Amino acid sequence: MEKQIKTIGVLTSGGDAPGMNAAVRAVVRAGLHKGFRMIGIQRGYNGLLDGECFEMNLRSVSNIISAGGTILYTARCLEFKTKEGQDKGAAKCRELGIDALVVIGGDGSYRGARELAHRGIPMIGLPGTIDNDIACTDYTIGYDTAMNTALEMIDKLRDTTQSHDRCSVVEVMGRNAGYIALNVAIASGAMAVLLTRKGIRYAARHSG
Ligand SMILES: Nc1ncnc2c1ncn2[C@@H]1O[C@H](COP(=O)(O)OP(=O)(O)O)[C@@H](O)[C@H]1O
Ligand SMILES: O=P(O)(O)OC[C@H]1O[C@](O)(COP(=O)(O)O)[C@@H](O)[C@@H]1O
Repeated sequence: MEKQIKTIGVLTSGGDAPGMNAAVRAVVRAGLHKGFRMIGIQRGYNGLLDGECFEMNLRSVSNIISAGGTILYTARCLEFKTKEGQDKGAAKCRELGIDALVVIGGDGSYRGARELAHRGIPMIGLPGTIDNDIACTDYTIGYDTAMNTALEMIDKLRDTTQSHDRCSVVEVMGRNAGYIALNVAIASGAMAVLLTRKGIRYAARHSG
């Protein structure tokens, strides 16, 4: 017989993204509304391995809906990329009484979530990344804000560039994903855009 889920953990992991706090708030309030006990885990998978967690109530997520960053903090965790780290993570969930886990993060965080799911922990992923590089979702949480932020900066830079009759080269976030670079280049009327190999593949798949 399947174990009944009573307690749900939530964590944010990887690169921070605008909207992560709104997602945490939604998860916590929806979970409490459905009668679950909600546990916040701090600093991504590091916090899970270290048992850095606390019980969350309705007030734990007050006034965070419009705040950037994440109240749960985020981090990258090398140990969790190892089999030992993943075994430890699943064991920690059981030790902490966490029956299921919601992970808010990007593609790397999703890969970590998949490993926990393989170890019998029910998982839900919420796509929280400015990179927009999660399969089967059109827009990830934070992507739109990241593009608008980049465009706002480029609009200001344009004043200086034009006044000095110069050309500016702008580097945007995205690491291996090319969505921000490509779409910001189009929206700002850039003369050229340079993408990583992976970025080119993404762009080719998603341009009309
Ligand atoms: N292949 C993997 N297997 C297990 N855990 C992973 C894997 N890739 C990443 N992770 C975990 O997810 C964390 C965040 O991944 P990262 O790629 O840095 O950020 P993002 O989630 O924003 O893509 C990593 O620090 C690591 O703990
Ligand atoms: O400051 P750092 O650690 O290099 O992270 C920057 C990277 O983090 C991200 O927000 C997320 O990237 P990952 O998915 O690889 O973690 C990228 O857009 C950005 O290039």
